[in-house]
Amino acid sequence: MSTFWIGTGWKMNKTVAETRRYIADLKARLPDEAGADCALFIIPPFTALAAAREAIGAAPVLLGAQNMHWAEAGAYTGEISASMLEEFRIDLVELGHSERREYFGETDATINLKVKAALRHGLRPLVCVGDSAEERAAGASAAAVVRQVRLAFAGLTRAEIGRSLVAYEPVWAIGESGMPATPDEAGAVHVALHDALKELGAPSVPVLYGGSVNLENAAALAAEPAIDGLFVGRAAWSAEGLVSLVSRAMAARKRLRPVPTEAITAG
Ligand SMILES: O=C(CO)[C@H](O)COP(=O)(O)O
Repeated sequence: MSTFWIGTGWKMNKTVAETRRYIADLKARLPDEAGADCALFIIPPFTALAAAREAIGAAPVLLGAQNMHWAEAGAYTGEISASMLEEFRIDLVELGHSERREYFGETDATINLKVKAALRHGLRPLVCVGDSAEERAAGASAAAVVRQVRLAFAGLTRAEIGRSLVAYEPVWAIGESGMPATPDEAGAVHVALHDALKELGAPSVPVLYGGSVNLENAAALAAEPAIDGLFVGRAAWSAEGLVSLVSRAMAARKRLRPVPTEAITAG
């Protein structure tokens, strides 16, 4: 079974103390699949990265950051560089979330600079792409996100793109007012993203789905063969929530496993 990715971005939530409690709780409930069939990750705010790294210890939980600047250093008040993130030995960095595009003026061009800087520093970019409600209504979802992926990876080699992750997060599906994509709808966009990544020479880049993932829809989304992981917000902001999602998603994923020929012939 290929690795299935399940993780949570905490957005602007959780103090250092809350982070320590979450990780202690997560370690106490750690599912057997974590680290083996399932790459489990958490993305706390910058202020909690040091505490998170210490609290995770040797547990099979990957650590990510929510953003970074593309420059090595300089007069960029309030920004965080890749070298600063390296100090926390983070495993991945989330780039291009639609909230950053909408509220902080991120563009495909600046996301491309960030992806390049992350890879220069050996950080795995988790590139978020998403279609708007208008693009969805016009039947242009796949075209919109394929364009974003092409621009995010412009100028990169196949090998560099191959070290990345992509998250499909429909803008209309995210947050309190969002409506989750149906597994069919998400699956079709994931197929288009996989095709685009194949054309870019990086067919094995995992494509995760995010946007109102919850306990009711996690299994059906995970059962879509083109969905390689779930990127969860609210439903995983408790360790119990994250672990419950892992168990539902992984059970669904295991049912996808092809039946070995010996089992069929043995009757
Ligand atoms: O970033 C997200 C996952 O961390 C995403 O925005 C989904 O949030 P949710 O709708 O609260 O699951």
